[in-house]
Amino acid sequence: MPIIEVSGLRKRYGDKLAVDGVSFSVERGEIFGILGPNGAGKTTTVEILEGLRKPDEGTVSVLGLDPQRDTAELRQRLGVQLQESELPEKLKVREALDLYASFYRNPADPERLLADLGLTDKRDTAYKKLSGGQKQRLSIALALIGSPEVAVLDELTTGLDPQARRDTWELIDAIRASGVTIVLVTHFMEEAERLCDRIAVIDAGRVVAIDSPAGLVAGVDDEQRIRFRPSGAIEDAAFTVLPEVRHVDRQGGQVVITGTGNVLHAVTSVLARRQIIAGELRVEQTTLDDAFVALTGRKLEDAG
Ligand SMILES: Nc1ncnc2c1ncn2[C@@H]1O[C@H](COP(=O)(O)OP(=O)(O)OP(=O)(O)O)[C@@H](O)[C@H]1O
Repeated sequence: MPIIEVSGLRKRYGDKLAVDGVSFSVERGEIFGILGPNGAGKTTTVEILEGLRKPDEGTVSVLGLDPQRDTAELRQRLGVQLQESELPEKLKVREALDLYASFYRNPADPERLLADLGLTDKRDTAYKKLSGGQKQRLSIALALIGSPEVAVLDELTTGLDPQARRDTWELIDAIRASGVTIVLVTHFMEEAERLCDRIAVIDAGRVVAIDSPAGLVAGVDDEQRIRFRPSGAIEDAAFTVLPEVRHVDRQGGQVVITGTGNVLHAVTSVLARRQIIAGELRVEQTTLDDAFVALTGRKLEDAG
């Protein structure tokens, strides 16, 4: 039985349809990603799950509760990550945890959370003195202080440097291992690929695909990209006549060929016949980025 079920969700702001018929379900124990460009409707969708916004249409069930009707009960069992700078500047780390712990009937042990999140030596530090990564770890700690069954993490690593981002990813793995179901809102492809069991790709208020990262990639056709630096001159037509080849491009001294099926064998056979060596040969597989382009017709970073 899914822990979250969303069906036919619609939400309009004035004449802007922000969420346009979104449906998905989340299983207990998984990390479920909601991936999409800015303005796709991700935040609106999770705010509806949290009971913060009322949908115009559709049904939502979280832990068997109706977020609009059972808001108080849901708040006890659902952890939500605060957006940055929603805490008073002078509040100390441990004080923030104690304050939030007081809202819950079954709070986690604050010292244990501080230790798990690497914040023990910051327990008496004021919020404003924390680094970006530390603030963000505190916001995760606050999302977990009520011992929630489900945690919603929105733009988890936005603004963090690559190392802090990787540290955070390890942390999320550990949180999932402790049995918390996680809904992760992100517009970072790499983050979605690294962490999520399944991803709903959202574009312009609609779910365009739901699958595992590998499933999304496999859903795109089996196009491959081959790059090499030929040791001698060879014309594009030598490749474009091959049935496996779709497209030939030149980038500096490199030839870039896209194609399907056994395109690598076809291309290297042509080169061998001409006694041309393919220097710096690389074959690029389809990535989640490519899958996103195939699903939405644009690149994630250009979208929105
Ligand atoms: N309170 C609001 N009033 C009017 N329009 C809104 C409101 N909140 C969001 N929108 C609009 O609804 C659309 C979806 O916004 P939403 O914040 O859900 O998207 P998002 O995918 O979370 O994007 P982001 O990553 O930028 O937060 C956007 O076009 C946004 O401008």
